[in-house]
This record gives sequence, structure tokens and C-alpha cells, in this order.
Amino acid sequence: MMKRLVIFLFSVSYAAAVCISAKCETGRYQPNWESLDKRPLPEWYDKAKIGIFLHWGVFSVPSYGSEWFWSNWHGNNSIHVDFMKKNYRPGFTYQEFAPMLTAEFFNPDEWAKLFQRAGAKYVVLTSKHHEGFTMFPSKKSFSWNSVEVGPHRDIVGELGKAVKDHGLVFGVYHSLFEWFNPIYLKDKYELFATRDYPTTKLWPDLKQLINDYEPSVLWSDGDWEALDSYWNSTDFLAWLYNDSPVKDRIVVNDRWGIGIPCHHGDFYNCQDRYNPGKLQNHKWENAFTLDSKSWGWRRDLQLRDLMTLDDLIKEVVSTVSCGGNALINVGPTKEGTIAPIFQERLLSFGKWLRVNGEAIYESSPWQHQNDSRNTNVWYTCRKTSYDGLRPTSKPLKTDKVSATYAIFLKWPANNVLQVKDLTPYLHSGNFAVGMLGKAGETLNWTISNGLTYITLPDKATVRTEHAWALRITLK
Ligand SMILES: C[C@@H]1O[C@@H](Oc2ccc([N+](=O)[O-])cc2)[C@@H](O)[C@H](O)[C@@H]1O
Repeated sequence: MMKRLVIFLFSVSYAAAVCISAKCETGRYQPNWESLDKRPLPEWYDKAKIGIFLHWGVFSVPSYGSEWFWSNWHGNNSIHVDFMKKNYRPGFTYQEFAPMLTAEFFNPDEWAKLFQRAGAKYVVLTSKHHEGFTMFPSKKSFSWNSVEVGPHRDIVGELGKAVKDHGLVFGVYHSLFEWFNPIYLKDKYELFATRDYPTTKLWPDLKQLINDYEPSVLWSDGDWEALDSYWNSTDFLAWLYNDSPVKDRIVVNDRWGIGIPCHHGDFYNCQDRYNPGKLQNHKWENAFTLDSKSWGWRRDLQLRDLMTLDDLIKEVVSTVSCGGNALINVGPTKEGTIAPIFQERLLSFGKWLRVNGEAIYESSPWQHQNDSRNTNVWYTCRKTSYDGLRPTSKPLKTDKVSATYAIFLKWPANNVLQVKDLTPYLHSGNFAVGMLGKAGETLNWTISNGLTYITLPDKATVRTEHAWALRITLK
């Protein structure tokens, strides 16, 4: 008895000891948030900055309203009910949409090439949205997956391979809950006192996804009806971090049960389109969709509902400046194409990045984010050696900064850019100011009354539009 107690106490203190140690690298993660939160963020994710998000599923067939079509229709939302009455015979079921998810033009290599030219470093695909239809041959989703019905293809597998072949990182979105899964609904009816759905459906699916496709992002969603103890989130994450084939590179978001978003996870999404405008203490991601009203493709999309290139650049620049990543969503069509209007937006953005990407990729937040005088200016910087995310409580070590970037979203009418937060910095050494896309040219600047005035080159000679980046380096 005594011996057992000693062994027990020893193993408890051992487990605790390894996990109090700075990074918990040597020990195993324990299935609790305190331990899981100690995991260092895999570097690739912070460096990548830009990802593409894809919402694709059976909802892409009615392609009307949003990806919430089934739930809205079922919930008697009038425009959805009218749409069905007008266009489909009485008694038509949502399941009957699935064979029409034909995907006959789906060319994963073309998609991967598009995302690469858009400047993305990672791609996240819906492996299953709230409708429950899996875009891979789930062993637990009988007749409700993309290999048995519709495309008759393993979409996750094909896209994953193409994305990796093009040097991008592959990730999957997965909805924890399913609107109409009877096993889930039974658990819910029991007020989540039973856990049949996570045990018999969710975790087998997730383990299959991780083991078979080895994604580097697991973007969890649909967590909000139940606690993490119902989902068993911490047990799963301990497995993912300790024993899964992707344990060293996988990153997960924060949607793991009521009260978890914005508190736990490798990076935080908080709300959709989360963009706090100031530096955050924890890695975060701004997930947003080019169509302001839907994540899935909808045929009723109007041009006015779409983000402009100016909107897109502003969203990305302000996000990266504050330590976030940008996950830009488009919805593919049921035929497996990406609408030309989305392609145009993405490719124009990629063109902007080819000139200005130096101020974005692998950058770090600088000591200021949004200039305190000129709100059209956002800062980033490059460090001599990557040192991860800086907590807001710790000042930036300026001797580690090899370049500071001031990205401005509006070209000043008089050709002179006026900012405030650069002034003390420019006083601290002998700096040269240049512009990305204008190699070799240095710009004149003066300081007066605490403000910095930078004389810009002739706008017509600059290789980029929409936003411009100044590079400030020691001479
Ligand atoms: C990415 C999106 O995620 C969810 O929607 C949410 C989830 C959480 C919040 N939130 O916390 O603010 C907002 C929308 C989904 O319902 C939606 O269809 C889409 O997949």
C-alpha cells in the first residue's frame, strides 16, 4: 500500500514537474488546459501570415443564402422556404442535393496554383460542416460522404496532396456538432449527460482525418452548444500534441467548447472577422470571407457584397501589424470551380504581395501598430533572428530589429507622408528610408514638432497600388 502511494505521488509530481518546466517540451502534455496551454506555437504558423479558407459541401448545391441553408430552411426561414417551394418538388429533401455536388471541374492542382499565386502559405478546407457531410471517406458517415455520393472523390485527400505538392501547408476545418445527427440530438436531449456522439462519431472521424491526411491545421468549429468536457477536447488535444503523426507541426484554433474561444488553443479566432486593432498577447487569426454575407458560394451574390481589393489589403495589413494571421475565405461552386470574381480578387492581392510581401511574411509586430497621428499607417518589422511572439507586456528590443515597415493605405495628396510614431525611432540612429518596389532609391525625411515628414517618390513611378510599404533600416 505504502509502496503504491509512493509511486503514485512520484508519478504525480513527475508529471507536474515536466509541465512546469518552461516549455514542457520534454514531458507529455496532460489532458487539461493548463498543460496544453504551455505548448509553444509551431513557428511556421506565425511566419505564414496568410491562408486561404474554403467552405465547400452540399450547401454549395442550393448555393442560396449561405452555408446555413439546411438549418435556415428547416427552421422555416421564409426566403429559404419560398426558394424550395418555387424551385423543387414537394417533399424534396436536403439529402437529395448531395448527388448534385458533381465537382466535375474540380482540379486540385489548379486550385493550389491559384492559392499560391494569391500569396497564401496555407489552405484550410471544410472536411465537414454542420450539415455532417464529410468531404473524405469517413468510416462513420455512411452514404453521407463525398466518395459514396456526389463527387465520388476523396476531396480532402486530393486537395491535401495538391496543396502540399505546391509547397503550401494543408489544414482542415471540422465542425464538432452536426445539426441533425440523431446521435448528437439524443445527447443534446439528455443535456449532454450522455456522450455517444463524440465517442462513436466525432473522435473516430477526427482521428481518421489526422492519421490519414496529416493536416497541419485543425480548425475546430460548431463547439458552442456544449462544454469541452462533453466534447472531450483536452483528451483529444493531448493525443494530438503527444502521439499524433503531426504532433510537432499541427496548430489548432480555440473553438473547443463553451467558454474556450479566446482563452485556449494554439491561436485564437474569437469571433469571426475578429480584428482587435491592437497588439494581442496570444497568437490570433482573423478569419473572414470575401462575400460579406456567406462563407459558402451563393448564386445570389451581388458585387456590392464583396470586399474590394482595398478592403482586403486593409484587413490583412491591420491584422498582421497586430500579430494576427489572415484566413481569407472563398466558397467553391458545386461544379468544383472558384468563381472568376474570387480569382480576380485573390490574384490581385497576390500581385500586391509580390511587391510588398517583405513587410508581411515572417514579419513581427513592431513597437507601435497603428500610427497615433495617421491612422492610415500600420507598422511591422523584421528581426535579426526570429524570436516568436512578444507578449504585450515586454517592450520590443529595437537592437533586434533589422527593418521597420510603415505600410500606408492612402497616398497623401501633397506627396508627403506625415507620421508620429516613427519620430523617436528615427532620432535613435542613422536611418535610411526606402520604398518596396522602388529598389535603390532613398527618400528624404525631416522631423518637426515631433512629427516625421517623408517625401514620397512620384506616384506614377511606383510599382504598386492600393497600399505602399516604406522600409526603414540603419545606414
Ligand atoms: C467560419 C464560420 O464559423 C461558424 O460561424 C461562427 C462561429 C463562431 C462565431 N463567433 O464566435 O463569433 C461566429 C460565427 C459557422 O457557423 C459558419 O458557417 C462558418 O463556418
